[in-house]
Amino acid sequence: MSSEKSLYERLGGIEGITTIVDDIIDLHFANPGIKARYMPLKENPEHFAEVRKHLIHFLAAGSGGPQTYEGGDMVTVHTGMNISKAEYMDVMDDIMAALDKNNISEDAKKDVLAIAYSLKGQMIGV
Ligand code: HEM
Repeated sequence: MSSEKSLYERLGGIEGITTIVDDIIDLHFANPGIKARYMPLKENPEHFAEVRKHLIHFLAAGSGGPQTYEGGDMVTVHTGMNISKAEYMDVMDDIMAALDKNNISEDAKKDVLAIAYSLKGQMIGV
């Protein structure tokens, strides 16, 4: 471990993580490489709210927070989307940009990067 604090704490707890996820979503909507994937969410506010809650809890639970993730498993959620490596990189770029925007430390950024990278095979080519 690069720090004594949990990753959840280093991301600012549930408040910090909520802001980070909202920033990631905003960046996705503005990212020409992937925005078409997310646009349908804008037409279904109830589903959007559910997905947003799932994203927040996914990052919170995955970083050591007390929340429970109630969304689908990563393979099931992304199956059939035919996600490319380029799209995966666009998502990773947005995640890193959101962490920068929120002044997240380098060690916490590396930990998030490692987790996100470990999930790669569950999104690409499923
Ligand atoms: C490390 C990378 C990624 C992580 C951790 C991740 C995680 C998630 C999570 C937790 C959800 C919510 C699942 C639910 O509500 O049950 C979700 C939904 C979604 N993901 Fe990803 N994802 C990643 C990469 C991608 C990529 C590369 C794309 C395509 C550009 C993508 C497209 C989507 C879409 C469109 C949804 C909404 C699905 C729906 O409307 O139900 N994701 N993702």
